[in-house]
Amino acid sequence: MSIMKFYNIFFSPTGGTKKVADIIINGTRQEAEVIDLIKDPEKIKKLQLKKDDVCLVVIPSYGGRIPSVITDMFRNVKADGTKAILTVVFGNRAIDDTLLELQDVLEASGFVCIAGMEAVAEHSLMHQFGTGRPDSLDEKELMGFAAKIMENITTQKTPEFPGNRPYRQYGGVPFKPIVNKKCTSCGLCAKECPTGAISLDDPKITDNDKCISCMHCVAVCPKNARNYSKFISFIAGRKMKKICSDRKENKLYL
Ligand SMILES: Cc1cc2nc3c(=O)[nH]c(=O)nc-3n(C[C@H](O)[C@H](O)[C@H](O)COP(=O)(O)O)c2cc1C
Repeated sequence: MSIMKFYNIFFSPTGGTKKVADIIINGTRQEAEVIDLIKDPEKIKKLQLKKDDVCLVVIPSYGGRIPSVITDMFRNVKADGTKAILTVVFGNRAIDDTLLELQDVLEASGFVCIAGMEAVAEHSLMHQFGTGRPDSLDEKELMGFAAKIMENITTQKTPEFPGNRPYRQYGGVPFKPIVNKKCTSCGLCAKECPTGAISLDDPKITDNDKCISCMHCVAVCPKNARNYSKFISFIAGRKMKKICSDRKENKLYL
């Protein structure tokens, strides 16, 4: 079977997910069209997919679930049997039901999910977990996973992904960005916020109900004017230490 087109579709608020996506694409040895769901949210809406296209879809796990915006982003995508390679990136705790939920979202749009991966990246809220990952060991392993998937690319079968339905309950985390005096109201954070939680008129105002704590605003701010409470991070980190400190594995589902 010939592959018409390969797509690298990722949602990466603070860059860890993108690192994993780039390593996997490298491992496939394919030229891929990039769809950055945050920088260019319009692109996915205009996507015309064919049956012999392949989409690598890479997203982070939030509370063992897919980030809530992902469902909406894929709602109007029409995939016509297009193959999807699912990858969930996590901060060295666990992915729980994330892969299964991503499978359900993609199948509802007409994708056939032919492979899946779990990959560790540095935790974007508690950087003491998964620090420096993906590292060179991860890179080697993920490249190997990608090569194995390519050997099997003609398959139409969906492997069994881990997780349960109904999915784990997730009500968000108490990490919300705080604005400091360095903010010049340039509006970059508001423009790029994936949930539109930051006011375009006054970027100092964030709607905490809309905010999914992805920390993209913190990552893109050119003035370092946004962050979250280090105190909350310290308390949460202490609670999570036991389950997040040992080195977690990357996994392949084929
Ligand atoms: C709101 C939120 C919830 C998270 N929940 C989990 C989790 O349940 N398990 C886990 O291992 N990592 C969790 N993480 C860590 C991210 O999955 C991980 O750091 C990922 O690399 C973030 O992607 P990014 O670097 O592209 O922003 C969470 C991060 C955030 C921001």
